[in-house]
Amino acid sequence: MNIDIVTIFPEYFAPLDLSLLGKARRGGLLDLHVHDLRGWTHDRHRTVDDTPYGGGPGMVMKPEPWGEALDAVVPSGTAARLIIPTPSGRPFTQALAAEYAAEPRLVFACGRYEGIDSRVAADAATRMPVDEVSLGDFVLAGGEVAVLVMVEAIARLLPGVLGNADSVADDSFAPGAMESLLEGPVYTKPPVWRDRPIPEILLSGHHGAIARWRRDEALRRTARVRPELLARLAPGDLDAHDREV
Ligand SMILES: CN1CCC[C@H](Cn2ccc3ccc(-c4n[nH]c(N)c4C#N)cc32)C1
Repeated sequence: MNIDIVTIFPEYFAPLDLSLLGKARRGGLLDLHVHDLRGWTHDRHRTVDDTPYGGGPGMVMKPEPWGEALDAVVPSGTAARLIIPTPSGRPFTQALAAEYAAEPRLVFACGRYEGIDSRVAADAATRMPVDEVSLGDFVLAGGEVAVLVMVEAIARLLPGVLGNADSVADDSFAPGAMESLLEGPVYTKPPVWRDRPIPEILLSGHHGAIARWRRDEALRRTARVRPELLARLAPGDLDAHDREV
């Protein structure tokens, strides 16, 4: 997969050289490039923003640098999906992360100030799919942190990036049986810590019983923390035992 990120704060993305993502980039699983939007300014002050038409607080990112940047990063005749983080976007979900992980090329546009002039998305949409996406109902100061989150959520789904492919299937919100359930508790050595033992079932070696216990714990935690997720389950997703948990 190819990912390009355009931002006025390239240094925000230094963490993408670390850990799993850094290893995926060095291993050739992920080709990721960060571009400084100011590289497409032409004035002495490298201006990327201006006052909003119609008045109002703050500044808006100018369309010209963005237009030139996206023309350079996605030349005509090449394909990419443009993702613009914004609090007014569609929710970013595990399902959307999986959809993006199947794309050959993603371009992320990181806005700042009050956002990017809306004509930029309209212009880009004439030659590539454009998604305006939100991480959730809260307000960040810009798109960079949102892109870090999305890139990690997407890249960990790429074949070979995670050490143990099984762990993706067990994710909360992963497609399939666990799709709408939260993960249950996890434990490791020592077997007793500060007088707290681990659940005995996990030492039993009975894999079927352990799987059942884990699903029960996932159902209990989901009912306690996110009951609305249970409402998303199809009637066939819960067996008779599930309904008794
Ligand atoms: C007061 N104004 C309101 C509009 C947005 C301004 C800051 N900003 C500029 C660019 C930008 C990009 C994303 C986000 C953002 N915030 N919350 C989320 N879930 C996001 C996501 N994805 C925020 C952003 C602040």
